Amino acid sequence: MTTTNNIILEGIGLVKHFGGGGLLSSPTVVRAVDGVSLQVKRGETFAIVGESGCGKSTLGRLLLRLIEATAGDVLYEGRSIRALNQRDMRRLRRELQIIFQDPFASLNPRMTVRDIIAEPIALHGLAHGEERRKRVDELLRTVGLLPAHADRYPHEFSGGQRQRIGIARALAGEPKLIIGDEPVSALDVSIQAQIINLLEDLKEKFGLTLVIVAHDLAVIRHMSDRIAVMYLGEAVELSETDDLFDNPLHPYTQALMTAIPVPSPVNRSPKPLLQGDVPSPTAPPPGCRFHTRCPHAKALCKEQHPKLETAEGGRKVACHFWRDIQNAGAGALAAPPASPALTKRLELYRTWRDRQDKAGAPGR
Ligand SMILES: Nc1ncnc2c1ncn2[C@@H]1O[C@H](COP(=O)(O)OP(=O)(O)OP(=O)(O)O)[C@@H](O)[C@H]1O
Repeated sequence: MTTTNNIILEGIGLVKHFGGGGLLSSPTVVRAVDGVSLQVKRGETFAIVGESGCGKSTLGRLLLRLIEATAGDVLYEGRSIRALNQRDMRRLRRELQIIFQDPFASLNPRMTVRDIIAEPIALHGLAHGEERRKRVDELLRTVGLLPAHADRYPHEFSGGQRQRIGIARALAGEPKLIIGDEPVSALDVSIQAQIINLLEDLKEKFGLTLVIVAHDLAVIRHMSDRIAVMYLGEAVELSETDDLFDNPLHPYTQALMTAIPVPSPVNRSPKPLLQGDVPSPTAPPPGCRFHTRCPHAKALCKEQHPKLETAEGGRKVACHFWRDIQNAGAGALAAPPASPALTKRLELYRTWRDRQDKAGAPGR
């Protein structure tokens, strides 16, 4: 158990297997999350990234106990939330909020925006009557909407505005931590940056902790302090964001980096470097789960599951050969096999990254 009070949320050996319960249920077990441990520091933005189907959303839901874990525990401010009864859990929900990818699906279409935002205020008894009305108006202004629009319904708003409504509702309970489950991936690129900026502003203003689940590394590059990279239900790398982007240690992280869509006049249809799909979580490969797609895989990788080991600067990586890959130098990302397309993409990626750094722009 962690005693350091700068850790607000901690997942310990979290496992979530779907199905395969008893004789009458399906014998197939989906190993959505398989032994993930992580710590989220108070006031930081922590990102969970990986391809679709890697278990990011399931992990996010486990951290808020929106679903029950098969094994493992979650500590919030040092206390196990799995042990809480329904009443205490409901109280805690106020402090732990979630915003979803598709704001339309998560907003009741038959409720006005005022009622949607007022609901958590009423539920937790935070304000009544005129005071509640004023709180809703204030929350709308906080997320960049007009109080005059409070009597409209969700369908009368654009995607970006609906996400702002979802954020206002999440803020209504005066949370300490918000999990954003792909909060911008359903939005146009231009709107994505606005929502990212809004989340960053709110984080500062209210001293929030953010956990962002995203498949797109470009989106979280400028907003996260630390990143957990997930592959097939496991955390394969945990690192400060800058270290991860400057020097990704795990071959999966390296492959994800080069899959970032880089706008370029000379390379309009970049070849994906991550060949094939993520294997099924019902039958994950033995040994290292990434070995079937890893350009560096050796015999050991097929046989032995790599432990998450601590690297320089407290980073963590689960790869038998990460040191060898690092020692092979800068060319390691492109080899083997040395591919001119990959080298070109890495060059483009680095140019784009430097340009982004200079501009200080969020997202891509
Ligand atoms: N309720 C469920 N029942 C059965 N399988 C599930 C359930 N929820 C998720 N899964 C499976 O668990 C695996 C991980 O899903 P999850 O949604 O957590 O991944 P993800 O990385 O968030 O991907 P995406 O970005 O596509 O949502 C997937 O194979 C998914 O089909």
